[in-house]
Amino acid sequence: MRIDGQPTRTIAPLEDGRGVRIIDQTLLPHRLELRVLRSLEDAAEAISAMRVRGAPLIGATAAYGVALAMQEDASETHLEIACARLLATRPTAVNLPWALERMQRTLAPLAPTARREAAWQEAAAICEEDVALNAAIGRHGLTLIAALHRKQGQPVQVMTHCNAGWLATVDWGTALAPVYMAHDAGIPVHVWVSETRPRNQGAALTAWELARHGVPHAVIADNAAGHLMQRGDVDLVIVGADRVAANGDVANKIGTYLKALAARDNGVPFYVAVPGPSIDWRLDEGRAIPIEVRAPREVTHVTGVDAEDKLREVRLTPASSDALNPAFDVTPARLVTGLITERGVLVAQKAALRQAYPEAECP
Ligand SMILES: CSC[C@@H](O)[C@@H](O)C(=O)COP(=O)(O)O
Repeated sequence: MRIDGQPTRTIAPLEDGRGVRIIDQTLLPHRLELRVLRSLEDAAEAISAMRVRGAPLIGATAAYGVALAMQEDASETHLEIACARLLATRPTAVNLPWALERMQRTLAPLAPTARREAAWQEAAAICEEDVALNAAIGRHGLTLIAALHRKQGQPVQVMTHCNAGWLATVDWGTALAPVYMAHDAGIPVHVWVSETRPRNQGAALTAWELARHGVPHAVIADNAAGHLMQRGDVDLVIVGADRVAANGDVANKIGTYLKALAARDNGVPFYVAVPGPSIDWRLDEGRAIPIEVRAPREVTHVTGVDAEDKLREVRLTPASSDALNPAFDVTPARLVTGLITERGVLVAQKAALRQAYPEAECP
């Protein structure tokens, strides 16, 4: 995507070959600041603190984290330490173990002297592939949006949740790739952006990137989603996924399940945009997916800018109240109209997934 006319990716190696540049997403939409990662620890911290987030970008950052680690020490022991450190950052997105296993498979058989260069190359390959997968998802999703537009002759009203856009991937996004392609093709689209409490990735990140690209949108409180669907104001829902089980159950940002329930009750199609690396072939069902529980402070406090444009954190709840903060939920496959993958729009069922990915190794 472009920032001020410049094609920009969310993560990129530095020209000096000794670091990686990211966008610090904890500061958006108020500040656009780039940050340089120079060590394994920098990469692990960036994932844990959610400076980078979104399943595909977590995987890409972890891959570069391994490359940074190999720069420090390319021994077999350090490779194992690096993968274990990065794996411990966030539990739900399967792209993290997927990327780490791929890096380990590539690097472990090599002599330590060859690992450094190979690690940078493999991390770059993971990023290139992510861009291609998301572009393919965009093309398949575009056909759904174009068909709706042909049928109704009105702007297509898309609802999304959290941020599964450009910022959540290396480029394009998953759920938003079809939206960008439709917009660029001149098909009128309007996006309902649910704010996504408690961290507000919808209000802060999705709204920011849609605005930068000039896509018409409006932010809604999470609780308004069912009401809009009931009124006929939503043509389709498209969300992303952190992990899809082999039977098509989908783990995504907390609140996704409630949107799927409301969509089913109102006959609104509910699609999940998902690249192959987000499918966990080892898990039969969604209830086995590990769900991250984050700090209560993300629920009890909120951050924004004041009238002087100063970043401020304020407390919302009584000081004595405890809070629980599960970061993801699982939407059963039966509520999913289709999985928009790079290989086409698939029925969320084991047989359809296996047919589309015959090479997948299932236990
Ligand atoms: C293409 S990103 C898909 C998901 O990772 C996204 O919808 C999501 O839930 C992100 O959660 P986050 O906690 O912000 O990393």
